[in-house]
Amino acid sequence: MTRIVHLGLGSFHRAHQAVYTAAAGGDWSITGVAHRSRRVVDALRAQQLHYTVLTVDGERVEVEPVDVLDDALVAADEPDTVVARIADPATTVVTLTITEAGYTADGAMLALLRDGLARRRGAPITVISCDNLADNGGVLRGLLPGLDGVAFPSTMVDRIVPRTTDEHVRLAREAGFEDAVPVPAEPFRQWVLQPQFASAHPDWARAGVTLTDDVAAWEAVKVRLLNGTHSLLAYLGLLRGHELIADAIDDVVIRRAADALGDEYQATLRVPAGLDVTAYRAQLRRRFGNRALGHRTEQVGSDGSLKLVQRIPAPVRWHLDRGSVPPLLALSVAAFLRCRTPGVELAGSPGDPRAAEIAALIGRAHDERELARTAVTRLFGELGPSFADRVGDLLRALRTGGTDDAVAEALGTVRT
Ligand SMILES: NC(=O)c1ccc[n+]([C@@H]2O[C@H](COP(=O)([O-])OP(=O)(O)OC[C@H]3O[C@@H](n4cnc5c(N)ncnc54)[C@H](O)[C@@H]3O)[C@@H](O)[C@H]2O)c1
Ligand SMILES: O=P(O)(O)OC[C@@H](O)[C@@H](O)[C@H](O)[C@H](O)CO
Repeated sequence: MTRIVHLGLGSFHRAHQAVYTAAAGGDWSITGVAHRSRRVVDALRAQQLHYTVLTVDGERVEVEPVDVLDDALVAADEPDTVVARIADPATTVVTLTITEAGYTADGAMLALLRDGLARRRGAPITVISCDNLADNGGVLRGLLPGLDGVAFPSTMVDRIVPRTTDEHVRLAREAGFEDAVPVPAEPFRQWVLQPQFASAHPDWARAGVTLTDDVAAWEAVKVRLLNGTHSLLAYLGLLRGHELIADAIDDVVIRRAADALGDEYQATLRVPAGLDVTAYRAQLRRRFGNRALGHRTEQVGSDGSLKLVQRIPAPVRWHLDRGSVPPLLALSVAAFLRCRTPGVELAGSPGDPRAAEIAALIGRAHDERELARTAVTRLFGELGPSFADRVGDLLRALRTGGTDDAVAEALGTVRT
């Protein structure tokens, strides 16, 4: 048996890397490790580690069992077992989906990973970040310096996987599966992986994974056009009373803004060989519109201070370097700040680790331009006054005229 240890046993891993690994064949199994919560781990143990993936395509739902886990652990409760499992010579791959919040030098999961890797004493292993971070392999390598025998390939991962609801449990039961933790997912899935392996790994190419050294181009396309647009849909959606991403993309005001934001992002991209970006964007609109999937604006809009830093500053700098201030990128930031403003009515309650700090900035500022200059620098580093002032002006429009006015103002300034 050859083993993968996966850190971050949430929904996404179970509908993405686990599905690809099962499809790759061979003698591979996965030990899944959750951070603190016992909920998924206890449920999986109670059902012998089997679970189902519900592929939701409009009104069609396909239920498939997945049987690839060999154990499920909670890092906070069983840290020594996690370290031993990473150190075990039978483990040759570690994958991670620990959310943007997990990538700090003092992060608990990374500390266990560091200990486990150190105990291998140079025995080769491949460690693969599958989080939505630019240059995720490079970021992880930077946080785990000085280790011998470890490869950190970069990846682009894609499949829209919302939170599980009681309705998904019911649908699994209807199909004959008693599963307390089924995972809903869209039909689309993609994994682009840099073929830098130090060790044995599943034949993922056989399962449809694209192996290429040009992950950076794919990753920028996905993080900007999909995740960046998702953020705007979430914040404008929350402000306009939409609980679902599908309702947000169906709202003509938001859709116009999302399309124009797509143009701003597209201009910044180096399109990878083989990608038709027009078709990709059309497909994205359909994916966002998958209403039965039930993807919530609240989920996509949570942790914005951690997510937007992956989606905003690099493309903003691209535009500023060419002499233009991108209004829809500015609107994305303004809508985020408006959602964090105490007292503003929203169609959900997206959390954020910096909520208190941002609310304090909002409370102290005399006007929107002052707020935007401070907030933009705190969130993204120095981007210069022209972008921050555009954010401030759109934030004022959001307060005085609402989302209709703010979108009109941003669209009115789009360069054609
Ligand atoms: N859900 C999607 O559609 C999707 C798609 C592509 C990529 N991803 C990536 O996967 C990540 C997880 O998504 P999910 O849907 O599985 O979420 P989830 O909430 O179901 O699971 C999150 C997992 O991360 C762990 N975690 C949370 N905070 C952590 C921290 N500070 N340190 C270490 N571990 C922590 C949790 O224990 C849990 O196992 C996303 O943040 C994103 O980077 C998700
Ligand atoms: O996963 P996050 O929290 O980084 O971002 C929220 C969504 O944009 C994201 O989960 C997408 O659904 C996903 O990246 C699609 O592959």
